[in-house]
Amino acid sequence: MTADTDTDTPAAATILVAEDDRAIRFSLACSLKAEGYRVLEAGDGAEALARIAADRPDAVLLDLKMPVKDGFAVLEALGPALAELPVIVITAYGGSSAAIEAMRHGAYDYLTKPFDLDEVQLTLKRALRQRELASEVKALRARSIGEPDEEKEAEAGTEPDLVGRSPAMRAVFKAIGLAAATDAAVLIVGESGTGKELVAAALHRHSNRGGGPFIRVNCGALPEGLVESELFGHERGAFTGADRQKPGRFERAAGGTIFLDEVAELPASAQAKLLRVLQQREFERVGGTETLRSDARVIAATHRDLPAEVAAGRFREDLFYRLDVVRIVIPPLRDRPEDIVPLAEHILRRVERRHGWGGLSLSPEALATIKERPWPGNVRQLENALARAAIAARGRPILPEHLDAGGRPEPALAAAAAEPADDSDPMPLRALLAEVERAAIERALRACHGNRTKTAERLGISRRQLFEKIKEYDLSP
Ligand SMILES: Nc1ncnc2c1ncn2[C@@H]1O[C@H](COP(=O)(O)OP(=O)(O)OP(=O)(O)O)[C@@H](O)[C@H]1O
Repeated sequence: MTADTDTDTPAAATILVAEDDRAIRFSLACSLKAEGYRVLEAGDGAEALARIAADRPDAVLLDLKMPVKDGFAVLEALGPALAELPVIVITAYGGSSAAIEAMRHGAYDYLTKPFDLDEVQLTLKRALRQRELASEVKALRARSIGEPDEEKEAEAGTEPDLVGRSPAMRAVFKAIGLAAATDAAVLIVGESGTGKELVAAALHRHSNRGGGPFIRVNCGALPEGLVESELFGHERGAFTGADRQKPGRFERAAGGTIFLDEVAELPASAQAKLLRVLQQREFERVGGTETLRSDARVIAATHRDLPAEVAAGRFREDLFYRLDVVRIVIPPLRDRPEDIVPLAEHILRRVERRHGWGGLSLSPEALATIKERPWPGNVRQLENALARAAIAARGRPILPEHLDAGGRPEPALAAAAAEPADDSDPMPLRALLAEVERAAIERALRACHGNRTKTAERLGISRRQLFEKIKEYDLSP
């Protein structure tokens, strides 16, 4: 070993620990000192800013929830200075919003509580290395700092959080935060039910288009003859039945985001038109001559291997490259077993909220079972299994056999409905009815191959009612 910079710990580095919880601050400070760092401490956000200005630390560990000024306010106040000062944010364990927002505000990385001190050390080392590199690059280029970030604070926290503690999901949260700060096209790749739509929605919400529309198009569910008119709109008389002009989804997504789900299913002619929108931002309505411009941000998703689709000649290569500017890969649930338990907890709380229920829980045996299963249908399958198990368990802790009610819901529902309720076990009638309704709609949609007009007829409800139910029960294909 030669100079300091070659050792594992850049020994002279000064680290600011900004954390209001004394115990955590103390343990962090001790562990950092033991590694040879110089440590500064701050108990709130204002003090943190003052110490940064006065003592110029090399890196900051920043708790998000602090009195006087919280972590976001500190990140905002630092603004462009974050290009040279790595800030590692500490968030409470749980959802993704805080992590995504922290990354969007320019944090270098984030750690969730309860954190592991080794993880802190590793992240810090990486941050300090990157800082060194950044200052070398800066010295080489001798360029000035960029324009201040004028993005508005996005409204976070109203929509469901993305749950995940696995390294893979943490990487996804980071990628969302980074992509949210740009307008680049994003391609989300993952098996069915892994959360691609949720990721797209989070990306939109955290971007500076969060106040604009988020328009989802399921490219696989649109009949081939209607794809172009759905995406780009049509003029009156463009085809039989086009009795008035209709704006397409690109027009409706103005100022916001268009999410092209199952993009690999787009027919060739629509692929060509989409390419033009991505290249030139221009398109025409079907049957129209006026050229319209679109400023919508494009996020696409697929469960297919898109390069293989390109190789097979089914997907345009030039379009693939236009969509694949930023790629976010969501691994299947079986490859991130650490996420199963937090997801199950999150899903049970959601089932409780949805049905006005309380106290749902998993027995230790059921917990072991869900951890073991491969969940080929990913989070959606876990969600369905738990929703049905909750009904079948009728207020008692969920047992493994309740989970097996998940394959076909009807018998479990029938059993749950037939069994007399006792006093300690109140009948979840609303939930039961909702589940029966959901199963009936799902069955009818399947029988009608997704055709909503036929499904509505078969169920004896209006198309509008059907749309509302599909939305309520998240049944869109
Ligand atoms: N990380 C997560 N945290 C919380 N809920 C999740 C997560 N991932 C998926 N879900 C839930 O699982 C269900 C399926 O997610 P979503 O519809 O986003 O998947 P998808 O990948 O778009 O599926 P498909 O390819 O079939 O359209 C949704 O109800 C969603 O809320």
